Amino acid sequence: MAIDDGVLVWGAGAIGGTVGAFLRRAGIAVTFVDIDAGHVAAIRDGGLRITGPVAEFSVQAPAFLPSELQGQWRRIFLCVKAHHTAEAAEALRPHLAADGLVLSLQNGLCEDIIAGVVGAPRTVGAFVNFGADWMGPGEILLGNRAAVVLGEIDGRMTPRLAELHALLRHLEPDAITTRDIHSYLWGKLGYGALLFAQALGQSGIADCLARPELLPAFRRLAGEVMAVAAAEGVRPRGFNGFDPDAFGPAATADHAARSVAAMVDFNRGSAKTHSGIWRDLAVRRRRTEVDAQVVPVIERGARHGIACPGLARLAGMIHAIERGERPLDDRNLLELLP
Ligand SMILES: NC(=O)C1=CN([C@@H]2O[C@H](COP(=O)(O)OP(=O)(O)OC[C@H]3O[C@@H](n4cnc5c(N)ncnc54)[C@H](OP(=O)(O)O)[C@@H]3O)[C@@H](O)[C@H]2O)C=CC1
Ligand SMILES: CC(C)(CO)C(=O)C(=O)O
Repeated sequence: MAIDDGVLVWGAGAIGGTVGAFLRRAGIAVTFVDIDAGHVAAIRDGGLRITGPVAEFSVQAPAFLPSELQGQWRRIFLCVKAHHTAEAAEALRPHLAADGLVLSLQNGLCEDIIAGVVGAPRTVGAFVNFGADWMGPGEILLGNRAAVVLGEIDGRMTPRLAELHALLRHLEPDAITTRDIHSYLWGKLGYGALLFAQALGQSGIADCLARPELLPAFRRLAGEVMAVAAAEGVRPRGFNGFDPDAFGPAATADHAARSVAAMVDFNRGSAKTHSGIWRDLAVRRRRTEVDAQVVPVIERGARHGIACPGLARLAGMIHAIERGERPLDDRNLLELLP
């Protein structure tokens, strides 16, 4: 079977669509796969459009439903929500060359799941913090520029990592590589806990983080993630205002407040006002990634004897909203106070 040396983007939504469009604009052969038939048809018929303050352009690229796809690729970028990782990894496996790789462009600890399906040697990790929204079939809003970090899961600096880095720099010129991708993924889990809290209400990310009465809740949530990360032997890294040390056991309230203020400043500059989690609940009306991002931290904490009551409360409230038993309301966040 002929092997395609371009990039297969599996999950052409906010993140996959953005990355794929920038690579396509740079002349890379990009193929999109998505389970949303309307989105696939729109890309086929009219191309994929990027809007927003960072860039406005359209690209033409082949797009397929998983059942229609034929061929094998050396590079597959997996960009589905974390809870769809296992099924997507199974579906893409026949299309991955024996010497190919799957790059996870996701939140959560998806690299472990992917490695379980395609093998650790064919898995590469990434952390992305730019904000993008799927607006409708064939259209994605890119809200801002932000940290992009790539790393082999075993920390080696390899030629294929350098190639991926060069590709991702078509989207984010300041993208970097790391020997410790897990430190960024856990940092994002800490920040992500604050984004799940934002999704309980109606205020956007910046306005939510700017509520001074919620600082103890933010310290509690991010602090629990940092404690579990430490028990896992990971030292989380900071990015775009999130300072993991500000939520460590010895951190003062002032230190945390400075990091929260920096996150407020950063998010004020984004045209993506609300988290993807909030969009899942309020706009897309579907389940969130809570079981793939918050619950695994609680479970890992329990294995280390670390209780995470704030995260447990948060997960319970997100579940209640998913079931339609609790409305989105800014007052929900007060229940996260210690
Ligand atoms: N959006 C953002 O700003 C950011 C997102 N992330 C992370 O990136 C990851 C992707 O999120 P995002 O791009 O926002 O999500 P989206 O829902 O916008 O995109 C995912 C796309 O994949 C499709 N899909 C679902 N299952 C499969 C499957 N088995 N095979 C092929 N396609 C599938 C979805 O279809 P359908 O909608 O029908 O399910 C959707 O079109 C998540 O882990 C998220 O947390 C990280 C940083 C920022
Ligand atoms: C808010 C954002 C874009 C991180 O900055 C995110 O990760 C999300 O929406 O889930």
